[in-house]
Amino acid sequence: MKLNLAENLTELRAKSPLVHNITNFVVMNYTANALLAIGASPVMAHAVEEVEDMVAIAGALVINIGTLSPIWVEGMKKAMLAAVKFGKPIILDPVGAGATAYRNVTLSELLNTASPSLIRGNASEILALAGSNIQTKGVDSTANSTDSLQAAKLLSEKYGCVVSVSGATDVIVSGEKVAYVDNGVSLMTKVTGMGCSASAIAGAFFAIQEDGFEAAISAAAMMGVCGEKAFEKTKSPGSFQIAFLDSLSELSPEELVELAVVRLL
Ligand SMILES: Nc1ncnc2c1ncn2[C@@H]1O[C@H](COP(=O)(O)OP(=O)(O)OP(=O)(O)O)[C@@H](O)[C@H]1O
Ligand SMILES: Cc1ncsc1CCO
Ligand SMILES: [Mg+2]
Repeated sequence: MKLNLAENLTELRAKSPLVHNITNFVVMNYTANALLAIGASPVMAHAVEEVEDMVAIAGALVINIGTLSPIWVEGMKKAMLAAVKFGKPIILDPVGAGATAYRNVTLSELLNTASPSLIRGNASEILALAGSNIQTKGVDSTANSTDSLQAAKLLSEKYGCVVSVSGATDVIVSGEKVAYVDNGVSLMTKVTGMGCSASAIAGAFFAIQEDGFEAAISAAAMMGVCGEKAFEKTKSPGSFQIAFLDSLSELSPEELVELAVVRLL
């Protein structure tokens, strides 16, 4: 399989897709800035009254349950149904799956509403979604991404979607296909919203690349490489957060190809 990482990033910046996010209070601002920095166009909209209209004009819908409550869940379901109606890709970030019963129940309701194109979470979240009895530490993972390969395969099969598990190695599964992305730095776990940004950026790639496996790999590689570039500038979490945004905007398609470490199994 040939990966078109450079072409995908070039096309993303040329098309600047509108990415509709129903996301959490913690990361809303940072995620919008990450989407702008990479060259996409973000909008955050969760009101039941408008989600359908917003999905209609967006290139992708990103659902993130980070700070969920019943009225938001209603908006998420309505938006997901609209995405099916209009043929828009849905990205689901199951933030905190395995931490509380409410999150687990809500996720099963959302997954019964519509199948996403991509589920992107950390290892604990993916294991919990696949039914393993794991306790997620709030929103932080207590497991290794590579240990969740079977869980990712199970979810990919069950929902007919791509599954991307973040961690030291990002694991991307689409049916029988598996890719490992070895980029990134551990400082990324010390800044909130890096995973949420990974999901939002995946939304931007899904909006311009029909092949979901390739879109998910492109997003994971972009995140990891930009993390490494930011780490060259600073080793402290506060300034890293800013440096990461700068890297998203500065990284050239050629650098992405040169620095991405992708293993196709
Ligand atoms: N130990 C690590 N080494 C290198 N990169 C990492 C490591 N852990 C995570 N990453 C990278 O950090 C990004 C976020 O992944 P992470 O697993 O922390 O998401 P998350 O737990 O969903 O984050 P959050 O919920 O805070 O948004 C990904 O791009 C991932 O590749
Ligand atoms: C810290 C936190 N709590 C709920 S959502 C969120 C952002 C990272 O997932
Ligand atoms: Mg997360």
